[in-house]
Amino acid sequence: MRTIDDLQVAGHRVLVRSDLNVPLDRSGDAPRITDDGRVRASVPTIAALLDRGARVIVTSHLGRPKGEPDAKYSLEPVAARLGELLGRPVAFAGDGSGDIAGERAREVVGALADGEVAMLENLRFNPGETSKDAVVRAAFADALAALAEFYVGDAFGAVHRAHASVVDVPKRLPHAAGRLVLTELDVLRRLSATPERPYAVVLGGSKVSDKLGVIRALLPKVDALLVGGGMCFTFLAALGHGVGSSLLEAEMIDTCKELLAEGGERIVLPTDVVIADRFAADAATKVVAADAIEEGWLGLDIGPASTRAFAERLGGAVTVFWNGPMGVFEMAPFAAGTRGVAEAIAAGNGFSVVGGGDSAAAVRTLGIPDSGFSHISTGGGASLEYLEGATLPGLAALGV
Ligand SMILES: Nc1ncnc2c1ncn2[C@@H]1O[C@H](COP(=O)(O)OP(=O)(O)O)[C@@H](O)[C@H]1O
Ligand SMILES: O=C(OP(=O)(O)O)[C@H](O)COP(=O)(O)O
Repeated sequence: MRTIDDLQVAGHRVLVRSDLNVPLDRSGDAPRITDDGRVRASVPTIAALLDRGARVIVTSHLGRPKGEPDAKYSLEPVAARLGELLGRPVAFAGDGSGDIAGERAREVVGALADGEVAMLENLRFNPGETSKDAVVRAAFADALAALAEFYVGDAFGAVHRAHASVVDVPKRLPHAAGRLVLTELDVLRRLSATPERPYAVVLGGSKVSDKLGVIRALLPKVDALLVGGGMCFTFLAALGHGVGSSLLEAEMIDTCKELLAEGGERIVLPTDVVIADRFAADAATKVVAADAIEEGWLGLDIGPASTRAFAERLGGAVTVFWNGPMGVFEMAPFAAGTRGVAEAIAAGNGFSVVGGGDSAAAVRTLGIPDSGFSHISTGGGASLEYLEGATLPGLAALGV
């Protein structure tokens, strides 16, 4: 695998694929980045290239727009934040269209001098980025590759996605892995090789269908799998409980039944949940047993008894990996489960990794010091798939 130290970038255009998919608060007049961890984590690679006289073109996705422009998901505020962190202006190439690598991008990139940096608009505004059709992806990858002479893959959080900017562009340009990818791999190798036992994995969050699939491969490797967040309701449904209007992957109930049979006592589910009458910070709420969720109500956090039980299991673990908040921590009434789990992990003195854009944001916005964890990873799904032992397309594309 080549690193950026192997590329002669001075005076050349380098396209960097970062993961700048940050959480945004859109309740005010202008969108506000609530946690800039992924932008900060992307700086070392970009700064190193700029210091060597490269002309850097930063690219990323943000959220999940549907292959067309959607102002809500513009990277413009992220370009501004990156500029602050780099201490130099970032020329933003967005023009409100889905033509991410078109005329406007060529103009902005063409005007870069050595040591200057530009950012393209959200890659997912173009249907070619995520298309399953290789021909459609190839056309977009051709346009992106035409902007640069080198490619650097640094989007660790997206290396599990076989998307144009992650796998097709490096096929077209001399390429290397960025600093963030190398740092993340160092830590994950340690976790996946010989984790010291007991090894506990905590799963939550909302990307349920993505992550349920990983459990089967992970199960034989762990001593305890604690399931909270939006993930737990498909398991509760598999036990025959009603889950009201909570997040549910109905077509995965049978998979969850199989996993429960296979995992036995290693799979730990919440015994109580915080339910709300609507998805809002000022909703009516109550704590109920996990088998007593009422019709029309939705589970938005694990309950206090579950939080204590999870904390106890985590207290006995020597290695911990955590991905996915235990509840909708962005709203105060549903943050206690996530806080409890974060504090329990931080109180331990084993090897602990928390991964994922929102999980890392939760840890920081709840005020848990970074020092409570051995590593805070920028990748949730990416880390999980790595730990599962899967071949990650974005790493394979870089020769890892
Ligand atoms: N019970 C729940 N119902 C709906 N959303 C939830 C629930 N628990 C957690 N979430 C949401 O999950 C999101 C994070 O999920 P995910 O993207 O899978 O995590 P990460 O980014 O850490 O990998 C958060 O925005 C949080 O509000
Ligand atoms: O936020 C991300 O993943 P994560 O929530 O698993 O950490 C990455 O930016 C990938 O985004 P995606 O899951 O929309 O492809």
